Amino acid sequence: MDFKQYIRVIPDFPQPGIRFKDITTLLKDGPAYHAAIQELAVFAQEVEAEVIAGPEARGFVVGAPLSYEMKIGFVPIRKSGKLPYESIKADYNLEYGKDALAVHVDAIQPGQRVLIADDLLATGGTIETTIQLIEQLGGKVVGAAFLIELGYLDGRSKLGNIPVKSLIQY
Ligand SMILES: O=P(O)(O)OC[C@H]1O[C@H](OP(=O)(O)OP(=O)(O)O)[C@H](O)[C@@H]1O
Ligand SMILES: Nc1ncnc2[nH]cnc12
Repeated sequence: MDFKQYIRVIPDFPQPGIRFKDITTLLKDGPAYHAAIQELAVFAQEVEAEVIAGPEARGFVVGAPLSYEMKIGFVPIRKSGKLPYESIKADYNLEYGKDALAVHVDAIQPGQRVLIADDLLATGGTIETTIQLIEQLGGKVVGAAFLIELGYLDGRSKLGNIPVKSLIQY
C-alpha cells in the first residue's frame, strides 16, 4: 500500500520552516491504519520482539495496536511528571524544542527484547532517549519501527546497529 498518500503535510507548523507530517489523515482511515500496523508487525516478528515500547503521545497510537496485534505487552514511555510509580528520566532535544521522557523502573525485565515504536523519526532525539532509558533498565533494543522517517535529518545515525523499519520516507 502507498501509505504516503494518507499523510497531510502542513507547512510552518508548529514553527516557521517545519513541514509537519500529519498522521491523523492516516489514522482515520481504518484499512490504511490496519495495513500499516500489520506491516510493522511483520518486522516486529522478524526481530523477535518480546515487548513494545512507545514514546508519548504519537508513539502510543503506533505501539499500542502493534503490541495488541502481536499479543505482547506495551510499555508507555511518558513525558516527564506523568508516571505515578518510581521512574527514571532523561532530557532530550527535538526538531522544534526540548522535553524529557520517563519510564517506570519495573517496566522492562533485564534481557527483555524490546521493539520501540513511534510515528516518526526526525532528528532521532526521542528514539535515542528512549533507547537510553530502556538500556538503563537492562532491556535489549532489537528494533525501531516508524510510520515515517525524515531521511534529511539523519535520525538513523542515532540508532547504531539497531534494525530500523519505516513505511514512509521524506
Ligand atoms: O526524532 P525526533 O527529532 O525526536 O522527533 C520525533 C518525535 O517528535 C514527535 O513527538 P513530539 O515530541 O512532538 O510529541 P507528541 O507525540 O506528543 O506530539 C514524534 O511523535 C516523535 O516522537
Ligand atoms: N516534521 C515533523 N512532523 C511531524 N512530527 C514531527 N516530529 C518531529 N518533527 C516532525
